[in-house]
Amino acid sequence: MVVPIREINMKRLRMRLKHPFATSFGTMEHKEFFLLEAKDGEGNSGFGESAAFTEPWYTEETVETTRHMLEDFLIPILQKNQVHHPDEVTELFRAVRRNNMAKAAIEGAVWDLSAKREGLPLSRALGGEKRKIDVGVSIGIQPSVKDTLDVVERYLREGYKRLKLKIKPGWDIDVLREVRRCFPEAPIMADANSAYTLEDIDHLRQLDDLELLMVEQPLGADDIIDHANLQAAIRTPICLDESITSLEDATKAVELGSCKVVNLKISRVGGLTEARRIHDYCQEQGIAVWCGGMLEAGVGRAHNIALTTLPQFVLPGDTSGSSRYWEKDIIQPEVTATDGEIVVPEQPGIGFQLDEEAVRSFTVEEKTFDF
Ligand SMILES: O=C(O)CCC(=O)C1=CC=C[C@@H](O)[C@@H]1C(=O)O
Ligand SMILES: [Mg+2]
Repeated sequence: MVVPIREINMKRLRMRLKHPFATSFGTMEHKEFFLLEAKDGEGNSGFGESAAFTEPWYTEETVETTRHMLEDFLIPILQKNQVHHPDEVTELFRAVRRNNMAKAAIEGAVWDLSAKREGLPLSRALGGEKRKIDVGVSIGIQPSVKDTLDVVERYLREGYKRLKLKIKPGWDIDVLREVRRCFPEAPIMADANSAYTLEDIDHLRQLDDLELLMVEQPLGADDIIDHANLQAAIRTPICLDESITSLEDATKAVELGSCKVVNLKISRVGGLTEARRIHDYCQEQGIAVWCGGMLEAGVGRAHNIALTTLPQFVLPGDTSGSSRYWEKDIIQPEVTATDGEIVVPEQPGIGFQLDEEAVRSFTVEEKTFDF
């Protein structure tokens, strides 16, 4: 059966974050992204959301490279080829190297459209069975240790099941030690976004006293060799984020012993199909997986919820409620987390409606591609 695409609409949105998000690279105050809508001409629309930031600090992609890839390469590939199942999109896109975030944005729209045409929730179309998912929060670098403790206390009170604290040289062991002292049982972890090198090995060894769930991406963004050396030297499990962009990367990292946990982001690996393949491989290997966030608006958040229903997502993801990020989200109802859990929608596709008025208010550019 063909997934007939008759039109793709591409809107560029700009939304202000409720709270600036600070990492080892800088502070984000806005999120700019593309909302992709794939229409079948029979009244169904599938939605996808791009993840790349305006600057290339997390990966090499940006909002502008996403636009270039979508307009000039990826959408034209879909205009020229029929798709029978969303998995085929990944194969068609192999003609374009990397640019995973641009690929994932449109692949997600095709997955949503296909699930809606089958009358299935996206979670079921992917093979997921969970009715509720566990979620945590990612906490940016705060102005002070006191602020950090206040934020940690608030999120623990709200019931979030995993707290990720951003670290960087000069803002790491001492802060984490203070958090651990005040909250001896809290499920905390740290994310360094590649801020260290193997020269810091003695410094990083101190993490082992802090009973962290894991430390995320301490070393180079495309490294798996140094991470294997570091993992052999520390007890704290290493979780890889930036380094894993494909099933092949995941296989090599696991075989080398570079990590014990994988942060799986749909956008970073080029879409839901590749994310599911990595999930299945990690399940076979007994590697714990959780779903990372990219400060998504509602559509991206809905995709994350659907993926997290797969069984090897054994650790809480970053997918906290919409209101943590936005005064107003672009979906109805907004995503809500209660006691660290999100109920998985049962309606076909992503299971949320677009809030047309909100979308309109955040749209700064729009383009339509006919098929
Ligand atoms: O979506 C969220 O809640 C934030 C997730 C988050 O921690 C990150 C998103 C994007 C880049 C990074 O700063 C960081 C990460 O590396 O996982
Ligand atoms: Mg990370």
